[in-house]
Amino acid sequence: MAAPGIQARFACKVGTFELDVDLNLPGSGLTALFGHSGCGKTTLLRCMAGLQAAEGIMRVNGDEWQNKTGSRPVHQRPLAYVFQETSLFPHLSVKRNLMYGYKRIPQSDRQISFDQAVEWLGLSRLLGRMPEKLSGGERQRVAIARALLTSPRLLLMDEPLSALDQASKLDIMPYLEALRDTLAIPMLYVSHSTAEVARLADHIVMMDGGRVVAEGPLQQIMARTNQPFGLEKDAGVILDATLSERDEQWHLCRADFGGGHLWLRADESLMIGHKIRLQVLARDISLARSKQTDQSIQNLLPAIVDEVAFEVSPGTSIVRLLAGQTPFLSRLTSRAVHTLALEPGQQVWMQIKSVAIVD
Ligand SMILES: Nc1ncnc2c1ncn2[C@@H]1O[C@H](COP(=O)(O)OP(=O)(O)OP(=O)(O)O)[C@@H](O)[C@H]1O
Repeated sequence: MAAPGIQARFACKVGTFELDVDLNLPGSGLTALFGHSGCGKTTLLRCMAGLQAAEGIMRVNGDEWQNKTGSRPVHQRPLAYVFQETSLFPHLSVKRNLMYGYKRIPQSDRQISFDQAVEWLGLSRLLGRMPEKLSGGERQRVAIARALLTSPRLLLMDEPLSALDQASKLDIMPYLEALRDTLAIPMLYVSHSTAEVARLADHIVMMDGGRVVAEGPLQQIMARTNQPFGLEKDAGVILDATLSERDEQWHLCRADFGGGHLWLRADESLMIGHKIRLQVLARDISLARSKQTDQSIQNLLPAIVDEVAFEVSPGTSIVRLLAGQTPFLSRLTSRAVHTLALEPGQQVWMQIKSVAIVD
């Protein structure tokens, strides 16, 4: 039985840059590749695609594309690549752009129907349009649909939203979320944006200088105190929660997660029973030794100190806490950590100032 998942082991040199990675990634869902400019994210995708010569191994859900003895050329690797700047054919309508790749796939190999891709990316009203009459976000949706219509076994996306304005980014996110939740095809997604990663990724690979510095399920990696490359400013945890109650009087909604519950500002779209993804940033959690009820913060949760990372940067410490089994991070001044004499095993109260719904 072929092993599921993606095995990607590569060593190569591009100019003076060296890439050396050995990854075992999930065979479905969205894996984000994250790291500073120049750390090798695009080079890694190019190795996977066979566009960059490298020694190594590449297997996708049991299908071997490269091993010690040989490497399939790019056109024999069933993958699709979506770039930052789309390259739709300017002289073809949206429909004909979509049909271009689709027609080249033998009928028996087609995994995704034309109508399915059009529906997933919300393109039915755009089929007759020419690319020049599309917004940047619409063009990118067409590019993703065109990629899917080649029935790839792996979808590589290199900063697909980075050329878009904020409004177009927000427009396209729900489509990407739906693909992540529906498609059986694994997606590798390069991004610089912690907001995009928090919202879209199931799994994350952090790179630095051509090496992998952290890798694992998003929730686990985000909950580490030792975030690479000064990410502690954006440090925070991601929680999967279920909406369980609406408080109409105060316009609040209760979201239950493994370690307790949090109250959120209610809006019309939040329905009881909905599953949501929440982000709680470390900078939005302060700590107290006892329950402080004479203050304005409504989300007070008991937790146990799990780890104290003192002075992650000058004057700043990160404390890892557990509410039940669920980890949280709190970013405090090192003086506060000292004054509260925080240490592992201690019971404290988290005062959570803000909770964002990211999905
Ligand atoms: N053709 C090339 N010749 C020489 N050096 C190259 C070449 N292509 C890339 N590099 C170098 O390899 C390193 C990795 O580049 P790569 O594009 O993979 O980084 P990245 O993480 O994708 O960056 P970004 O986020 O800016 O797109 C960089 O230092 C880059 O300058």
